[in-house]
This record gives sequence, C-alpha cells and structure tokens, in this order.
Amino acid sequence: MHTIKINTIEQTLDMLHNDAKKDFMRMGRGLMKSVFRPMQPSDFKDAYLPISKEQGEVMRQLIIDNDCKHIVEFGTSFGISTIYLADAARQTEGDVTTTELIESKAQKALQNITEAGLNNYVNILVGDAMLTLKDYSKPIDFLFLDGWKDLYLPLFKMLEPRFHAGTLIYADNMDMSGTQDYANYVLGRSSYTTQTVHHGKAFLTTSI
Ligand SMILES: C[S@@+](CC[C@H](N)C(=O)[O-])C[C@H]1O[C@@H](n2cnc3c(N)ncnc32)[C@H](O)[C@@H]1O
Repeated sequence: MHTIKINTIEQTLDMLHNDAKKDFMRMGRGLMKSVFRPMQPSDFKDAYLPISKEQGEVMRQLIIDNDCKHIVEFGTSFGISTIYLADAARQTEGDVTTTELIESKAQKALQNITEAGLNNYVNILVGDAMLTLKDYSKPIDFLFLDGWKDLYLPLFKMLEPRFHAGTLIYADNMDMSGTQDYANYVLGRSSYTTQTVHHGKAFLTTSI
C-alpha cells in the first residue's frame, strides 16, 4: 500500500515536470501581452513556472528532517511544489496551506494533488495571499515563498508573528528583480540566519 502511494506521487510529479517543459511556449504568449504594460499573474495563467525536481526534493527532505508540521506556500500554480510539500506533510503528519490567485490554476492544482493521492494534506486558498493568509493562526514551521516577488516582504512581515525559533523560510527566485527589499530585510536582522541555496537561486532562512 505504502509503495503504491509513493509510485503514484513520483509518477504524478514526473508527468507534471514533463508537461512543464512546454512552458516556454505558454510564457511566450504571456510575455507578448506584457510588452505594453506591467506583467500580471494572469498573463501566465497557462504556465507552471515550477521549481525544479532538485528543489522539490530538497524542500521535502528539509521538512521531514526538521519534523515541520504546519507548512504554508505562497504561489501554488498547478501544484508541482505543493505535491513535494504535501508528501513531506504526509510523513510528518502535518498539513499544507497553499495560496493561488488564479482560480483556474487552483482548480487544476487540486486535480493534480488529488491524482497524487495527497489532497487530504492540502488546503488551497484561492485569491490574493495577502488576504487569504491574513487570519492564518497556526504556528508556521515551514514557509515557501514562490508567488509574485514584490509580495515576498509584505507577506513575510504579515506572517512573522506566526514564526518561532526554528521556522524555516525558503524563498525561490532570489536572483530575480523585485526581491532586493526581502533580501535586505532577512539579511539585516539578527533574528534570522540565511544561506543561499541552489547556486544562489534561493534563500533558506531560519528564524532563531
Ligand atoms: C512561480 S509560480 C508558482 C510555482 C509553484 N510554486 C511550483 O513550483 O509549482 C507563481 C504563482 O503565484 C501566483 N500568484 C501571484 N500573485 C499571487 C498572490 N498575490 N496571491 C496568490 N498567488 C499569487 C501566480 O498566479 C502563479 O501561479
């Protein structure tokens, strides 16, 4: 039974990572729309924009090794990263709360997470994460930041009261523009230690 579940999870992930390889076509359409105005999340409603398999595996192991129970994700997309987080939550007997602005993406993510057999571990909140996570009340053990970059810092500050010693915060795409204020904040405070991971692409911050 256990083996069947692991196969289902890995097969679903393989299928989704494969499909995501066609993102360059979907992104091309989105980028064309943003030539004359600022980029919007809806320009990429058909694109996964996912983490890599390596990043997913590292996050999954971090959650298991640190016995994280309450996991929060900013930016579900079609659920690739959520499946890694939920598989970890399955093993720590925890839960994942994930947030997606675009309803059609959240629906597809739920389908994918269900196909992986992990829907019992995931709660998807649809809408702007600044609103949907406003009343999140559990202690946060692991926070994954992967939505629009200008919201990393406001969202982090909003959720900060839910952190405790040992909370892990993994922020992806720290090599992209729009992340400097977040970097300045976490690097400038003695209550956090931060290391760069995945060749500088991401920040792994620990609350101390
Ligand atoms: C980089 S993708 C996430 C990829 C996903 N974590 C993965 O690895 O499979 C970013 C997602 O954040 C969503 N997003 C952007 N702004 C948001 C907001 N204010 N609240 C919730 N989701 C948002 C976008 O619609 C997009 O689907």
